[in-house]
Amino acid sequence: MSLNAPVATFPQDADGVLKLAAQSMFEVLAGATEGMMVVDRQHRIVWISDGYKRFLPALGFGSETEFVGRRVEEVVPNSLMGQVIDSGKPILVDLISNQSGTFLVSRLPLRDEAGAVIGGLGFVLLDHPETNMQPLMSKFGRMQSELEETRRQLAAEQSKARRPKHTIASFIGASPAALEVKRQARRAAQSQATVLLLGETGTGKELLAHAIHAASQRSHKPLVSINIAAVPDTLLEAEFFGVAPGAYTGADRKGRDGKFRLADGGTLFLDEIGDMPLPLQSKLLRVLQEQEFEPLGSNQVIKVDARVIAATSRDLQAMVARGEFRADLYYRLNVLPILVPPLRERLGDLEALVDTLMDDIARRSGMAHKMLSAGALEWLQQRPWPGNIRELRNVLEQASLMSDESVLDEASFAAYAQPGPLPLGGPAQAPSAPAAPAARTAAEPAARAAAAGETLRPLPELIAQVERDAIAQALSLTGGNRLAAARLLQISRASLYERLTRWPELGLAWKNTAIAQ
Ligand SMILES: Nc1ncnc2c1ncn2[C@@H]1O[C@H](COP(=O)(O)OP(=O)(O)OP(=O)(O)O)[C@@H](O)[C@H]1O
Repeated sequence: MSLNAPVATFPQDADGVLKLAAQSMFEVLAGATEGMMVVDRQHRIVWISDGYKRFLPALGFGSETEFVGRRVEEVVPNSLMGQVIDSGKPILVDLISNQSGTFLVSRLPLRDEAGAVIGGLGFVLLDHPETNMQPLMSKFGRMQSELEETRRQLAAEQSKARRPKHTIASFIGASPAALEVKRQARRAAQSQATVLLLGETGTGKELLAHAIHAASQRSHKPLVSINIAAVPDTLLEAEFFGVAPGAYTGADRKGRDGKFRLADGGTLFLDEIGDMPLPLQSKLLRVLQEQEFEPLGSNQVIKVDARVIAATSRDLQAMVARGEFRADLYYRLNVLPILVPPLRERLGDLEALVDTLMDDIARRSGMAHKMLSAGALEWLQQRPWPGNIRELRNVLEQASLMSDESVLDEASFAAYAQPGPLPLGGPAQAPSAPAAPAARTAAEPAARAAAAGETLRPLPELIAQVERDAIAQALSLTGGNRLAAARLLQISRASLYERLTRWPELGLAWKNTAIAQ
């Protein structure tokens, strides 16, 4: 353009310039873009450009008249036009995907002279950006499929989390003793009363606690567990009742909810209740009676509605008699007692248990499901099982891992059958009965002493050997579960830990073992 060219048609005032710009832009965009639409304040489409009309069949419309007048969100899936109108904020560049394809779009609010939003303007800047903007589109495609996959996984996780960990049917067994346990568990699930699960280690008390909760009216609320033996005495009170903000410095400065509060509306599972220190027993009794408590460092009374299920492998009655457990708390807990039988009293269930456990072992390890020969089953039937189902599971797991065969026979359990110290806490029928003592001879006392001197070792050394063997065996029976091992040995957990510092190799052997429980 020459400097002398006429400019008479160009507006001289700012308003005129803006109007001209807006008008030209509208015309250019309507012609140059792939399509355009105008929407009113109520999100209703009032106009579409000629270019836009070719998208109508893919959107499911035969004519412009069917499309215009409808709310944009009803006819253009995934449109954000309504959001632009409601917020007054433009979306300058965006990708939209629906059944008519993927498009690069731009959306602007339309304002009246006073600045109020009266509608919106949408352009399709690029149709099929997948060919025009290949790299960007493939990234977008990848992100979309990742998002879909994440959504799918999240939905699967959520439904898995909602599914109960154990139901009453997960308690395997059809023997009269097992059926009686299940009958009592079902009855307990229908009531709100406190349940006391009594039985040896590894008999399924924790499984039953989960199952009773899952079958109860409280199943939509949480089951909160606390293993009393695993928490140091000094921390138990805070663990139960929580800590008020500011009560302590450090980690608890902000305060923390206790298990009672977390279980409100649901179930509180008090595992190893026999290990509850006496001073805390009276506080627990008060909460059970009054359904209220005060967090540590606070005098605010908190009401709770938590159904209690307690469990122990200790003889609570004997503890009451010895003054180690409060009689009033015992009676308060013992409302619905369920005696969970040891495996040796329901050996008829062993085959079904083996089947289920082998299935689970195969699923978790990714190995093929292995079978057991009749001889192997018979051999298992003759074991004393002091560690009960947990021990059975560990034995099966070890044998499966050690053997390449698809059928496990007696030889597959050879490592477990090695003669060693007698099983702990088990019944009298130990696997390898000690040999009968040799008949006394009339040998000279001096000669006997000399002979013994060759084999006799110092007493402290012998005692240490017995201790070491017993700990090794208890860890083996419980699959490395130190708490259960301490229980079998009838020593405290601290005392087991102390001994393990003397023989660290025993602890290390189980350090990385996944304990299935
Ligand atoms: N009847 C059963 N059917 C199937 N699995 C069982 C059964 N009983 C126990 N188990 C399994 O044996 C293992 C030990 O069970 P659980 O932890 O419930 O025993 P527990 O009595 O609570 O032991 P502890 O007193 O040592 O805490 C778990 O893996 C559990 O799933």
